[in-house]
This record gives sequence, structure tokens and C-alpha cells, in this order.
Amino acid sequence: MTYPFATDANIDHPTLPLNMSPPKSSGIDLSDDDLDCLSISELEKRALGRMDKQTGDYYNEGADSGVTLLDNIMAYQMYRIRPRIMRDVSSIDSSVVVFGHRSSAPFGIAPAAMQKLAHPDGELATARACARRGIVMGLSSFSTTALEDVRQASGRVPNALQLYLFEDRSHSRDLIARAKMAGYKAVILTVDTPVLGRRRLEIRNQFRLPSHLEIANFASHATESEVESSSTEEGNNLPDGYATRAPQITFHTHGPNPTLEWKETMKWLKHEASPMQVWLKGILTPEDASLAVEHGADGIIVSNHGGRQLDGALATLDALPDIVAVVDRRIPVHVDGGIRHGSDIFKALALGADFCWVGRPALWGLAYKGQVGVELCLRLLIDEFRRCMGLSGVTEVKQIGPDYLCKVGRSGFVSRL
Ligand SMILES: Cc1cc2nc3c(=O)[nH]c(=O)nc-3n(C[C@H](O)[C@H](O)[C@H](O)COP(=O)(O)O)c2cc1C
Ligand SMILES: CC(C)CC(=O)C(=O)O
Repeated sequence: MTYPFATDANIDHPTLPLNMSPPKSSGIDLSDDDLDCLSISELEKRALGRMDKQTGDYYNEGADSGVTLLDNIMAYQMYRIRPRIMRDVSSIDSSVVVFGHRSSAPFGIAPAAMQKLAHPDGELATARACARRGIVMGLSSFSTTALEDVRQASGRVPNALQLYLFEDRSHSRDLIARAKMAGYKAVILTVDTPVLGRRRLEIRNQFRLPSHLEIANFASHATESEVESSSTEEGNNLPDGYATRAPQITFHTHGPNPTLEWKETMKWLKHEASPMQVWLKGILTPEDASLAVEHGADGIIVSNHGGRQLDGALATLDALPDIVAVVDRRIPVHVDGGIRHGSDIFKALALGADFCWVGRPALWGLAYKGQVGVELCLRLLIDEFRRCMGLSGVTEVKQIGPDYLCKVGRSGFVSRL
């Protein structure tokens, strides 16, 4: 029998149907397991020991009291799986199509800024790991590697470029043109940063990019440390704790944009980005999901920025079902936030998501062992997801639906959806 879960034989060849992996003589192959790190929570612990304080705090914290950060994770614990049995799960296909690519599993790596803070290879390591495992990567506008280099490292696996649309559109226009030229399939506009969330540790640590790193997509502009010294000399008008100042491009000054609105922004972006797809990331309500469809978004990501923006905003898994209902299959609905196990991906899909994105776990992998660590993260999640499919009696992703879930109520009673 072919072992139906992730093995190097099937994940190194993402275009092969996963159920066509060469048979293994001994069934379960544990040879690639990292015995120090058998779960994402162990990966988190290992990673923390390897990051400096500024980086660990920046990666891990949420806004304000971290309520939404925690809620994202806990929301998954409010659902239990209803497994079906005796269904012949000897052959499992966990692949789905995203951005025209057959992804080996229904999740991608969410855009996260400044990955060279975690490891000198930064975004290149993440891109190579994703390419090897057949997983799509979202690249942050504020990456420490140029978007062209990341595109090249991704090989046949497509990428999407996350956009912060600056108030001065000329920088964004250049970036979009470069993404198009480099072969990106989609731009993902982040819409939950009209202002930056207040991250206390980031403020207390006076976060800034070390001088040997740069925001590579805007490398012709002053570095954060250059801006820092000029602003220290002259003073600045930024919120408490932020030492940098406009007009240079740093994430504190240019990440937030309070001027985005539906009609003009979407019209402009769709025109500039065409033929790339335009997605919106940071939607939490059915009202805004409807508006996204109305204004021509090609897809949406239900997200609260990993709890880093509005603390007290609802958990993404809780926001998902109403959004799925209102979108009614007109465009794809993706979700991110709080996914720490393959069974979380299964639950999100059962609640109607077409695809998931994973943020911090990949950063932990990167900090742990660079490309090898990100691959470990992907392998754990893929394996857990496929195992969850098998144990639930599911052989194809499209079979996963609400029948496979029940909800734990406040009283502790479990009820069907
Ligand atoms: C350190 C860090 C940096 C991030 N940078 C960006 C970014 O540049 N653009 C963006 O849209 N989202 C960014 N995000 C949010 C992620 O794309 C994603 O929404 C979030 O991490 C998902 O939650 P999770 O970390 O619980 O998986 C960042 C998240 C983290 C943790
Ligand atoms: C460029 C930034 C605002 C990065 C970001 O999105 C984050 O730190 O959450």
C-alpha cells in the first residue's frame, strides 16, 4: 500500500498527484523527522531561543493586550471533527488549485515583512522551501529581499505580492509594474492598516531595522537607520515610540494608509495591476466581503493581520462562515490567523474557506534553521493535514464540509453545525 501522507517522494514533486508517490517498503517513513521539533509549538519554542529580543517580540506579539491574537488560535479549539470510518483512505489527494497552480496542500505562506531579521537568507529561504514543497508564498512589500529575486527562487510555484498602497501612488505604481514584469500572478492589497496597530513591545524596543538590512523593494530610498538618525536630530511628529519620520520609506511611515476607499482605490488598482489578479486581505465582515465582490476583487482573505492591528476584533475563524455565505462562491474566500496544526486547516475548509494562509509558523521555521526550518514547518502542516483527512475518512479536499464539524458551546456541550 502507498503511504498516503506527506513523504519526500510526493512533496518534492508537487505536480505529481500526491496519490502517485512511489511506494515505500516500510509504510511510515520517519527518517526525515526532526526529533527536537515534532509540532509547530515545538518549532515556536526552538525559534524563540534563536531570535534576538527585538525580532522575537516583533514576530510574536499582537496589538495592545493580544486578545485577538489569542482568539484566532482559540477559535479553532471551539470546533471538533466528526470523523467518518471505513471509507478506503489508502489514496489521499490534498492538492488544490490556487492562482492557477496545483498546490500540494490547501495553504500558503502569508506575507510577513523583514524576514532577514530571522535568518540571513530571509525571504529567499522561505521561497526555496515553498518551491520545494509546492506551496505558494505571499511576499510582503516590506521584504528584505527584492521581489524579482524571490520570484526567481520560487521557480514554477507562483507568488503573490502583498501591497501596502502608499498615499503617494508613484512608489506603488513602480512596485506593481515590477511585480508584473517579474511574473507575479496576483497582488494582495492589505486593507486593515488605515493606521498601525499599537504593538507595545515594538514601541518599547524602539524597533528598527538593523543597518546591515534594507527594505529591498525600496532600496533606492534611505534606510531606516539613516532616517532614524535624521529624525533624532530634528524631532518628529509620529505616534509615541516611533522614532522614524516621513518622507522616507519605512514601514512605520508608509505601511499605514488612511485614505483607501472602495471606488477609486479598486478602480485604480485593477487598472494598474491588470492582468494580475487583485485580492483584498483584511476583511472581517460580510458587508465588506459583499463590497469586495461588487468592486471586482478576484478574491479575499479573511484576516485580522494575525491580531496585530485592531485588538478586540473578532477571530478570523468566527468571521468566516457569514462571509462565505454572503460571497456564495462568486470569488474565492481564503482565511489566515491562528493556524498552528494541519487539523486547523481542515476546520477552516469545513467552514467554507477555499484556502488558508499561515504566518508566524513559517517565521519560526526560518529562525530555527533557515530554508530547512521552513521546509520542516511546511512538512509538519502538510503531513498533519493529510493525516487529518485520512483519519476523518476524506480522500479529496472538495469533500471537506460542515458535516465534518461540530461546535463546542459555552456550556461544553457539543452540537452539530
Ligand atoms: C512579523 C509579521 C509581519 C507581517 N507583515 C505583514 C506584511 O508586511 N503585510 C501583511 O499584509 N501582513 C503582514 N503580516 C500578517 C500576516 O500576513 C498574516 O495575516 C498573519 O501573520 C496571520 O496570522 P498567524 O501569524 O497567526 O498565522 C505580518 C505578520 C507577522 C507575524
Ligand atoms: C510593514 C508592516 C506594517 C509589517 C506588518 O504588516 C506587520 O508588522 O504586521
